[in-house]
Amino acid sequence: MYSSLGKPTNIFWQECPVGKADRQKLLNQKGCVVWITGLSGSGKSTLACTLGRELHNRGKLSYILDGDNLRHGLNKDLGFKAEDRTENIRRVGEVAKLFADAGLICMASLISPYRKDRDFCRSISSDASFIEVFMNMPLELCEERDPKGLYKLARAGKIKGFTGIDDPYEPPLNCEIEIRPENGVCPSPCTMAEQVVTYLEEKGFLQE
Ligand SMILES: Nc1ncnc2c1ncn2[C@@H]1O[C@H](COP(=O)(O)OS(=O)(=O)O)[C@@H](OP(=O)(O)O)[C@H]1O
Ligand SMILES: Nc1ncnc2c1ncn2[C@@H]1O[C@H](COP(=O)(O)OP(=O)(O)O)[C@@H](O)[C@H]1O
Repeated sequence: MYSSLGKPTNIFWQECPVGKADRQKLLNQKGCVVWITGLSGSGKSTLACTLGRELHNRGKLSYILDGDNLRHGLNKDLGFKAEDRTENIRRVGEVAKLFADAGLICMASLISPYRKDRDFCRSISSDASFIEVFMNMPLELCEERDPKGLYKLARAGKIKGFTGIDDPYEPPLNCEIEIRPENGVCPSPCTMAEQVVTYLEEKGFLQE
């Protein structure tokens, strides 16, 4: 059966005998979403990988949902126009929510340039377990790094709609963690990861 909007009806929620609380007890941690947003080249993947290693060393189970990687599979039908980015973020937000429900510390590392899309992901998670991390790095630094040569191509007009060049990036207004240069120097990957670990520790995510 389908509704007038073409959506299926007669769908019910199936409860399962083992819940999030049981899984968290098993893992001795609390499931959450660490949503890392920022320009291309701002260090999202570097932070996610360093944080993932640190959590692993501490015996904590985590998983990285990386925008670039997901575009090889789950999101391979999507491009970079606004509605595709929105759908990209929506899907990853839903997957991240499932991982957090599984009890994992789920890092989502995507540019996620539009505030409303990030806010949607927050709205479907329980508020306290959605941790938005803003990689507040200047465009000049990201462009100087340009590890994939994409800024160069965008400046040459060979890529259209590149975030920060001719497509917008809307910085968070109320993120939990902001990572930015101190006295013009970007913190090391370990220092960035430590900042997030400290937050997770203080908020009690690293124990059941
Ligand atoms: N037009 C355009 N704009 C921005 N980025 C582009 C574009 N085309 C390709 N790329 C590469 O795709 C990576 C970003 O993918 P995301 O899924 O994170 O993007 S988004 O959240 O949907 O905006 C991004 O990876 P990162 O550099 O790791 O951020 C780029 O390598
Ligand atoms: N804290 C840092 N200090 C020095 N170099 C960094 C730091 N974070 C990232 N980088 C470098 O900057 C480049 C872009 O980082 P990356 O993590 O791929 O960014 P993003 O995932 O946001 O595109 C890489 O070459 C990486 O080694």
